[in-house]
Amino acid sequence: MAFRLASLEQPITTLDQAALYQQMASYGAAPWLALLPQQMAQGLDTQRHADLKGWARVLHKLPTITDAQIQLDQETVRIFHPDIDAGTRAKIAGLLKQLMPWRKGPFEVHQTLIDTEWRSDWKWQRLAPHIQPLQGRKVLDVGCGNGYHCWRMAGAGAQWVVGIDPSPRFYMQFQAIRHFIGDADAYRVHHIPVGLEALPPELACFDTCFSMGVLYHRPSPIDHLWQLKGTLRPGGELILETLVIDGDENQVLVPEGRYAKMPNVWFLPSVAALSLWLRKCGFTQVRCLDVSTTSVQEQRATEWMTYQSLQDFLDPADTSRTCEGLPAPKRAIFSAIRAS
Ligand SMILES: Nc1ncnc2c1ncn2[C@@H]1O[C@H](C[S@+](CC[C@H]([NH3+])C(=O)[O-])CC(=O)[O-])[C@@H](O)[C@H]1O
Repeated sequence: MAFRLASLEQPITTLDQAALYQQMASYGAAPWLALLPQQMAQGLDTQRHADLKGWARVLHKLPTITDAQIQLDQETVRIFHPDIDAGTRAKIAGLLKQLMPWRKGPFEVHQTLIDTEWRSDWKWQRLAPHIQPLQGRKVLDVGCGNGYHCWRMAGAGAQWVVGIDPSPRFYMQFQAIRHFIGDADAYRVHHIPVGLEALPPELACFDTCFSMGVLYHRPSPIDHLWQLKGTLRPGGELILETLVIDGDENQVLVPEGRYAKMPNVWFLPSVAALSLWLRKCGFTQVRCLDVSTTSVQEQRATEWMTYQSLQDFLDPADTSRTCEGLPAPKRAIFSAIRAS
């Protein structure tokens, strides 16, 4: 059964949704299942997202290549078949370019390297050694973008990975990669085009929940922490990554205007402040796993993302400041356990 959206001439995805339905029912997410058809229809509404029809046409043109080798446990998510001819390679590269900008990766699809704006593998490297092993776990990735980290979670042995992100472009990029990955791995990795706020409260069914790069976009960060907690079973692990500032537990930056040219940035706490927020929201064993200043090697414009990037967001005379004169982007990763 594929979702058929009335406004599109063909189903937007070849994904067999029966697997997702069945998994949601048997993995304790039945309350979400009830909302899913409406969420998909809204998230992929061509009236609201005019580009969707064009992206859907791109997806339908992607060639089907069976028996590819899939590599999900290395820095580049790689799909490879030894017998791809030059014409097919060029066709794939041209179609994937039509889904630009590609922000999260890297991916390699039949010898086309999608050199994305972010080296998302660096973030993964920073957290992977410190988290509870994902083997056999049910995982939610909130704000998953195009799903790069979802594939890495599957590569680390997760039983079930659900990524959510309200951006329809990233949903379509996910579907393009999924198309080439094929069914064997893809049946346990899903992308749903919604924000966290749309999930039923207290699902309490995930063993691990990731929220990376989302908290600072939320006008109400404590609500975000409550909502993340509600997705986890008691004892489940939250991995939270966000922008932070230096300072003590009462230090929080609320940029009045833009931050690094982003208009939608709300709260940048210190590590101590965010640790306190997590404890206050009912998490225990709160640990800061890493603090890193983002470099222009990690976030940069490429052939696959040709707009401005970090270098353009910093003060050229003092790269410890953003162009607005605020502290330059520094990101921290936390682990916290849902107490009860
Ligand atoms: N309320 C929301 N609910 C869910 N997703 C949201 C919401 N609001 C925004 N997003 C989504 O959160 C993502 C944030 S990017 C991090 C990607 C990945 N996690 C990464 O860590 O590289 C930020 C960054 O560049 O770091 C975007 O894809 C938004 O559409």
